[in-house]
Parts: sequence; C-alpha cells; structure tokens
Amino acid sequence: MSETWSVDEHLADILRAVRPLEPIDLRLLEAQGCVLVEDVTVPAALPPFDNSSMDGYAVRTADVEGSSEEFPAVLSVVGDVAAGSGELPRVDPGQAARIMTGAPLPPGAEAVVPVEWTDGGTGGGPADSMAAHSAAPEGGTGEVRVHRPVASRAHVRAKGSDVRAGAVALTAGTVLGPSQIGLLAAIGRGTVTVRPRPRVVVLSTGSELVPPDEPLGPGQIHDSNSYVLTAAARAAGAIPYRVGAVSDDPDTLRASLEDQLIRADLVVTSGGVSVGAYDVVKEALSRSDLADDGGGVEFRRLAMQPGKPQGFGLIGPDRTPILTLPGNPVSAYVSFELFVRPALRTLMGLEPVRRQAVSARLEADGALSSPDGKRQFLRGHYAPPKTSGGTAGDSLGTVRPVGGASSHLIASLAQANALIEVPEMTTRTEPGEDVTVIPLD
Ligand SMILES: Nc1nc2c(c(=O)[nH]1)N[C@H]1C(S)=C(S)[C@@H](COP(=O)(O)OP(=O)(O)OC[C@H]3O[C@@H](n4cnc5c(N)ncnc54)[C@H](O)[C@@H]3O)O[C@H]1N2
Ligand code: MOO
Repeated sequence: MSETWSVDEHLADILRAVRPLEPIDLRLLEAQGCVLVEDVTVPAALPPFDNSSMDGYAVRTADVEGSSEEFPAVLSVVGDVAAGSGELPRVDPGQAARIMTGAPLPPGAEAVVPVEWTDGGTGGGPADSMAAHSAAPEGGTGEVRVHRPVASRAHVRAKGSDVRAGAVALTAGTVLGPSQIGLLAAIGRGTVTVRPRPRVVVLSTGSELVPPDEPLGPGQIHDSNSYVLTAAARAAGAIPYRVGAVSDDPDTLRASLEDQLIRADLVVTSGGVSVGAYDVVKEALSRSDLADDGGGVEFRRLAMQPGKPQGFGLIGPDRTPILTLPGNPVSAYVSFELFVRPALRTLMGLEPVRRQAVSARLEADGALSSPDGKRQFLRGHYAPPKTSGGTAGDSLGTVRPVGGASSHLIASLAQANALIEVPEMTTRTEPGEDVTVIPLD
C-alpha cells in the first residue's frame, strides 16, 4: 500500500463503477424520495367537473340580478348538492339548489352565491353558516333570500382549471416529494415507475464490539459505527439493513457477506482495513472467491484526514459494490458522507451526487493547523448568512470548529452540523479567513 490516492480520485473510481438501479413500479408512498423515470400525463381533467368553491346556493344569474338585503331575490330551494353527489337537481328559473364546497354545479345553475350573502333559508338576516344537515334535514327545501347579485361562473371552479387532460403532470427525472405524490394521487395514479431505493447492508467488524444495550466487559466498546452508518444510509434515501458486528475472523466475515449479498445493492463495512495484525476486512477480501467473482476489492491509502485507509470493489456474482470504511468512528462517518452517500445517490439517479459546499468565515479562538499534503475534514458548527436586514458584509455565514481533529471524538461529532474542508496544501488557517464548508443538513 505505498501509493496514495486523492479524495477526488477515490470518489471518481467509485462513481465510475456504480450504475443507477433498474426502474421498478412502486406504490405511491413507497416511491417517496425516488426519481421518476417516466413522463406522467394527466388521464382526465382536474377538477373532473365544474364545482363550487363555496358553501352556498347554486343559482341562475338573471334570478338574483339587482338583489339586495332590502330587496332580496326569493328563490325556491330544489334540493341539496353535497360533495360526492351523483344525482343533481335541475335549477330552473326562480329556483336555487343548496350546494357545498367541491360539489358539482347542478344543471341550469350558472353561479354560486355564498351562504353569507343569503338568509340561509331562515327568513331572517344574513346567515353566518348553514345548519348541519343532520340537525336540519329540511335545509335543502323551502325558500332562500339572496341579498347580492353574482356574475356568471362566480365561485365556480371550472373543469380542467387545475390541469387539463393530456398535459404532462410530472416529467421524468422529478424527485417525488409530498406534493408530487399528492398530484399523482389526484390524477388517479396509484403506482409509478421510479428508480428504487438502494438496499444497503451495513456491517461493522471488531471483536471488541458489543451492542448498545449490553454491558461492557474488559476491553469492549459499544458498536456505534453500524448505527451511524445505518442512520446515514436511511437519511440518504436508502433501505438499510444493519448486520450486527462481526468478529475479527475472516471466515466468519466472508460467510456473513455471502449471506447478505442476496439483499444488497451496496455493502458498507467499518473497521479492519488498516495495517494491524487483525485487520479482518482486508484479510477476508484481499484474496477470496467472493472478491474475485466481482473483480476484486482494492485497499488504498488516501491523502485525507480522517479516513486514510479505504477499500472499494465489486463482490459476488452480481458484482455488488462494497465500500470498506475505516473503523475510527469519525473516519467512518466522514467516509460515508464523502464516498457512500454519492454512490447511493448515483444508484438512485439523484443529482447532484455530492453535497454542495459553501464558503464561510472561520470563527475560532486560534489558528487551525492541518496536516501537509492531506485534505482534512474538521467538524464544525455552521451558521448560514442572515437573510433579513443583512449588509454586504453578512453575505457569508460563519463556521466554528467543534471538538478536535482526532477521529475518536464521537461526542463532538454529535454537536456538529457541517464539515470544514481544508485543502491538501493548507497547513494553517487563521480566524476570520474564508473556508470551505459542507453543511450536513
Ligand atoms: N500503524 C498504523 N496504525 C494505524 C494507521 C496506520 O496508518 N498505521 N491508521 C490509523 C487510522 S488513520 C485509522 S482510521 C485506523 C483504521 O483502522 P481500521 O479500519 O482497521 O479500524 P479498527 O482497527 O477496526 O478500529 C479503529 C478504532 O475504531 C474503533 N471502532 C471500530 N469499529 C467500531 C464500531 N463499530 N463502533 C465504534 N468504534 C469502533 C476501534 O475500537 C478502534 O479504536 O487505524 C489507525 N491505525
Ligand atoms: O484516517 Mo484515520 O481515519 O485518520 O483516523
């Protein structure tokens, strides 16, 4: 392992080998966050019929012309039209139908008068509302006094005024969020063709690892990497499967990987990739049928801190991508953000695959020192620029380092919301300088 790769070279290698997953049909709610691969056209107009935008009375405009509270138009009520009504009363001259928001405009009617512009059928002054049908079933009969005229089509939502039949509702490439899923439901689509969420098997290695709810014996620690990586995979849109920690035994690890491949579009491991005597992932995959089947796994040293030892390759008969991340907890998480997340977004067909970096002003108590020749990723707390009442000087946000640079600092990682990216050739950064920040949202 003498050669050193840059962060960008390693990521480029991974992205070259990873292809978007084949599209599948998914039920709407399963497709949330997925990329649509078809143009969806509207099969029938929305709304599908002319309907009322108000609770009120469907009338003929000539009947209410010139009406006022003093001289109301008196109309006989021929029935109720509730939302969902199939059978509609006909409104002839001198008649009105009581109508509810969303109900179809009955034949003969040209407009809707809101109930507040009438006596509500009570024979008194202007109504605030209608009596509930259950309490006053006679409400859809008798007479109504209308206090104001209305123009033709007033308070009527026309058929197709939202979207017309044959229009493209959503184009291929759209990411399905809540409002897109709502539109698909509204036009009657229960399933859509999308790129699926990748299934990610997360496996941590280390004989010292114990699940979080078990007490620690001598030399043991709780397995946190498989949890952070599983959570990060889910946050990236994947379907994660967390496999309990595997001990530092190459045969056990190989067997476990063989078992898991059936449900994996991508495998992520943590630990066992350095230069120790028990580096199980390297040992299990450097030479094995599993790796040879897929084309092999290459272990590398990156010019990066943290996250120096990394592995990537394709394993098993389906050439499933595997990313082997270093075991130090901060290294594993930073490696996920830099390499696994872009791979997952590529599998899903999501753009951009990388998080967008921003510039920010460094706030720190003293200068930061960084290793020469390595790209460093410090944890930070980023405050975006203030948008209201800001001056030109406020156009950049600020970032403050959280915790130190060491890769075992889990507590301070939990306080950070961003990574501070220090270029390879920078060894010293002063407070007040502009730095590159990757917000982790
Ligand atoms: N002689 C050298 N030693 C080390 C080097 C080196 O270049 N020469 N590199 C160091 C760097 S940098 C890293 S990063 C680590 C990577 O080591 P491994 O990937 O083999 O990881 P492990 O040895 O298994 O574990 C490292 C560390 O992290 C803890 N760990 C591991 N898994 C978990 C987990 N699931 N949850 C919580 N903590 C975990 C583990 O106990 C170790 O403390 O190697 C350095 N050494
Ligand atoms: O690369 Mo290690 O990830 O520096 O701790």
